[in-house]
Amino acid sequence: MTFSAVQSEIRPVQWNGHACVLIDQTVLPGIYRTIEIRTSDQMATAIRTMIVRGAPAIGVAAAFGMVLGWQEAPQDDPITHLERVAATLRATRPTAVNLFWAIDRMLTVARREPSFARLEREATAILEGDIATCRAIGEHGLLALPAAPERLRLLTHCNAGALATAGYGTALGVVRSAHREGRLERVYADETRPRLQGARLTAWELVHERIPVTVLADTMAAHVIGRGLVDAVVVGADRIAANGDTANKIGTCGVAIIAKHYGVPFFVAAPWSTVDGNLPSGDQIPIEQRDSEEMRAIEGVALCPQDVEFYNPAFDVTPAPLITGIIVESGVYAPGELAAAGQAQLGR
Ligand SMILES: CSC[C@H]1O[C@H](OP(=O)(O)O)[C@H](O)[C@@H]1O
Repeated sequence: MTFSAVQSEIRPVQWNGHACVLIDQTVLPGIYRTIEIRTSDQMATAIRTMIVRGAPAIGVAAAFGMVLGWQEAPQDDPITHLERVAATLRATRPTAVNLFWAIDRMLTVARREPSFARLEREATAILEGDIATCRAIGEHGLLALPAAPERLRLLTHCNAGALATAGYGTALGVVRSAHREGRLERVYADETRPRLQGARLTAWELVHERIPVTVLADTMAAHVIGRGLVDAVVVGADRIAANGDTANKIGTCGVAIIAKHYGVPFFVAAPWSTVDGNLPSGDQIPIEQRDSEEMRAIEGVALCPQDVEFYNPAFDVTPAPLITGIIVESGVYAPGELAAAGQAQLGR
């Protein structure tokens, strides 16, 4: 099955009334396939193994994981079962705060209005709300980009695109909005080892929409930015602390340091649901440690000797002073303005 024959817009998570249909992101770009998720345990596995990945997409998937949990629950005590499902989903991946935000929101609704239809409506609202949020992020981000040159060269890291959200994307939402307005020359996409979300997923999205994209090895950012080939950097986020410190895919902090050194603006694009107002700074953000096998081989081809040790943190934290602006659905804020804006926006 080829993507172009399947759907015009990328929707990594869809609900068909009794199951969740996920784009399998572990086999892109070579294979486009979808997987039907019928149980909450299958959804937990899909999140843990990164069939579905990306902070907002993980939140949307977990929300439907809770709907599946209600569907499979014993009728005499569905809430107790749902709390167990919530615990299983929470244990899948620790960094993306959207996961916990979505689960908490679904549990609150279940306790207040316990019905399948109500939970299905809430998960659907989270999905549709995320698409609208990404479009708003795209528009605010477009206005925040440098006024010159007319056609911008943007660098991004990992995949913060439609595949990482319910659709349209956060960092790639800014890219799509800039492209639509004729303000985009090219995107430089870091391949982003070890899972290669940039080379496999960001490039796949942009090629399909005929947006010019150049894939870079992760070692190239300093050379490319240093030679003046990049006008701005736009990345996604998995958790943003109250002071603006931002957890994102491993390697993001290095790109931010390089951008700061060369005076290139560095933007983080994310929904408010990625902001964790309970964390005063990024020091407390849990960083997921993933299996060494992700680094040891690609497609079964060993990249180094068998008995070597690996260190495989999935994320790093970019300190707020390295960030020019944080683009959310209500506007663009300097890191130091985020907490106050969050109070106003979210009534915290
Ligand atoms: C739109 S946020 C996407 C964010 O999530 C990715 O992590 P992963 O692929 O491990 O789920 C990466 O940090 C992206 O920036």
